[in-house]
Amino acid sequence: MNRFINRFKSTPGFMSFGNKRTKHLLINMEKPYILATTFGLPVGINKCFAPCVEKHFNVIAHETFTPEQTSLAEQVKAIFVWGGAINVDRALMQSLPNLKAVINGGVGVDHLDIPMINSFGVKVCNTPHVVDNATADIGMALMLASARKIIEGHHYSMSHNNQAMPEILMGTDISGATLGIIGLGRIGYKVARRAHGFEMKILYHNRNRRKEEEERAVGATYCAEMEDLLRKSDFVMVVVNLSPATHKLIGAKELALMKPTSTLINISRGLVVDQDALVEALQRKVIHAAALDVTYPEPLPMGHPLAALPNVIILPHMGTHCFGTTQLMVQRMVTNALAVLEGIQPPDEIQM
Ligand SMILES: O=C(O)[C@H](O)CO
Repeated sequence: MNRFINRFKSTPGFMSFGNKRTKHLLINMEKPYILATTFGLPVGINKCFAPCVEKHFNVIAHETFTPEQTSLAEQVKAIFVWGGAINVDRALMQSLPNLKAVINGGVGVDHLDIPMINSFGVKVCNTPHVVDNATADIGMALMLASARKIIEGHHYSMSHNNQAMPEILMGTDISGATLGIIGLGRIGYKVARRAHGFEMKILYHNRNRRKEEEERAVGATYCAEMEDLLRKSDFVMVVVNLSPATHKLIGAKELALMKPTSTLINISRGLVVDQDALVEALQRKVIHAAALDVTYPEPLPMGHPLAALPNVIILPHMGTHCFGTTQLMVQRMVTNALAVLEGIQPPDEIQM
């Protein structure tokens, strides 16, 4: 325990401790403890994370925490988790007897076993709404960058090449092209609004529900069959949650239906697309290009065949990764955690 305390003595804002003589912690005993990933994260999230969270909680860094630190473990009331950064498994749950909430930064909770967590009497919350704009923006950015050869253009400029513009920089028009959105939920709808502004034709497919009001607002056409959307779209953007029903939703069969000139954009979860099938489709020019914010695993290992392909853009799952959005996510995490600890219904509890 002492070694653990010393580790944090010089970490401003995390835990400050008394001198050896008093041996008393100078942390605010009123504040509940949370376990959170902190040090491993890029400075951007730490900046957004620290002030807002520390106002209300004492933060125990997951990176240095072990369940054997039982007196500390007993104090943990909530876990703040970003993606799969903390493996919230049964063993961790068993080691935290006073845990009340697992709060996920982001909307996708496919990395959490919610029934198992709930079976410990622990609530799970996420941060919907606040991620919608930034995630839709990254979808548009990927589509535009791929269509208009932004990455290639940058490399060409940096090579100070004076030759005539090479063919590789010849892009595809966005205005007038057809965008097929698979999953017109909150984020999908934000994508549709942006695409409407870019004068695209919009198709969408939802497994569960046609959205007539949204359709009218952006002039979108519903495709009852996903296959119909795949056949007709120049750009296919995947915006569904990962669930057993959407696991490898886009495989060899679906890719074969797409136009040879089309581009697949994935801003949902890597596992919604069969990556081996995608590599093959790109190698055989079944489709023209892919632009991915998400892969499996993340990050992709060095030398992965996807990375070697032309016409592929891969981002490190950065859909929500901007200051304003991250700050809003963190505030929402705090709001949810405080509600659970105060015994009131949190705004974003995920009910199974
Ligand atoms: O799920 C989300 O909201 C984003 O992918 C961030 O994890």
